[in-house]
Amino acid sequence: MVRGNRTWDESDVRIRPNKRGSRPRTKERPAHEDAVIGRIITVDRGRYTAVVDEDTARERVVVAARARELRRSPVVAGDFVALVGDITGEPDTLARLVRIEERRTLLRRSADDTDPVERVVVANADQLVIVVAAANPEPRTGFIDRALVAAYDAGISPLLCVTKADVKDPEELLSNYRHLDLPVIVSRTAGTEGSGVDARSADGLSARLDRDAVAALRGYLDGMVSVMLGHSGVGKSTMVNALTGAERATGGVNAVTGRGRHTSSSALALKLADAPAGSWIIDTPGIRSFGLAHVDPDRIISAFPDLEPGTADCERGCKHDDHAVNCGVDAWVASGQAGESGPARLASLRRLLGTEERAQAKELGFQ
Ligand SMILES: Nc1nc2c(ncn2[C@@H]2O[C@H](COP(=O)(O)OP(=O)(O)OP(=O)(O)O)[C@@H](O)[C@H]2O)c(=O)[nH]1
Ligand SMILES: [Zn+2]
Repeated sequence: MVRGNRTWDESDVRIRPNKRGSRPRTKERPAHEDAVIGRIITVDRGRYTAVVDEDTARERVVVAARARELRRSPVVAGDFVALVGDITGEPDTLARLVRIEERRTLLRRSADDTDPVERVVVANADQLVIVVAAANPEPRTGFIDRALVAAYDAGISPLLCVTKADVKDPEELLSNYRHLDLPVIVSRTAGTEGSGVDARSADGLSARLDRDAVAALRGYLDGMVSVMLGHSGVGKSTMVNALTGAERATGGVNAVTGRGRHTSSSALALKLADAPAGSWIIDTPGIRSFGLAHVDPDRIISAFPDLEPGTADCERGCKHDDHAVNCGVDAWVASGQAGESGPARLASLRRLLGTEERAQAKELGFQ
């Protein structure tokens, strides 16, 4: 095997990897032309686990450390990276991660709305599955709305998955989203033994999820990279296990990474069971807050397509926030065109739009 000893170079051409993550072909050879491209499945204490030669007989998992030049660049689950050095994937070997390939999408958040530090959640996701429980923990529309803003901003399609419908009827929660073009999946534990899929969660407890509910979410995932996002305890891992059949996987990535060893403290990408190549689901650790400091306030309104038509009647430069005078959105909601949930949705929009104000106040030392 040829070893890459050339250093990484800023002028490296960035090539969009193809779905299978195979080596890019181009006339302008980047540095490290012997590199292989891998898909990052998890990151843990400076160790980057990638799958290479995906969906071929040589598919394997390679653990790598970041080259010094990349020390400041975040590398996250879903990233495609160039790997050199020992890429055999044998036990106790360590490859070198020398380049991050161009990202199709990037899901970001900040700790809160005033925190300028951007945290990269996952790369190259096609879909964001926003997971909330009907109860225990209580669902928060604010979280859903924030996740929707982040998804639209990143160019990722959102889906809403409500778990634990066996505990509480989610109807009231869902009424807020009926006017959106947002796919909704309602999940619950199985009523009878035969109608369930056994799914263990990270806490070791087992839930039997309703087979139809799992199938309903499964129906959206073919050929896509989907990321599960939600507060701790809503049932993300349970659903992911039901979808990936962690126990059933043989030889592939799931068996190698060993779902059981994975702590829920970092994101983990898993191949979907019985699915076309390129179908992945990324489980993320439960998050407490989803700050939107990185999103331009002017773009927040586009995450509210049920309210946005009202802006046609706004005065130029209207910010549609609490201070807006003659904001068209008020009239739109008052006329009932945003449906019964209009007032609640407008309140949610205004809470998000108020965050800029909060950021300024913080800067000025008022908070
Ligand atoms: N009643 C009921 N319990 C569920 C359902 N789905 C998951 N659970 C239970 O909820 C608890 C939390 O599930 P997890 O899958 O660990 O939640 P998580 O979202 O992955 O949590 P973090 O890893 O902390 O982010 C477990 O005890 C599950 O068995 C459901 O539909 N109904
Ligand atoms: Zn307005």
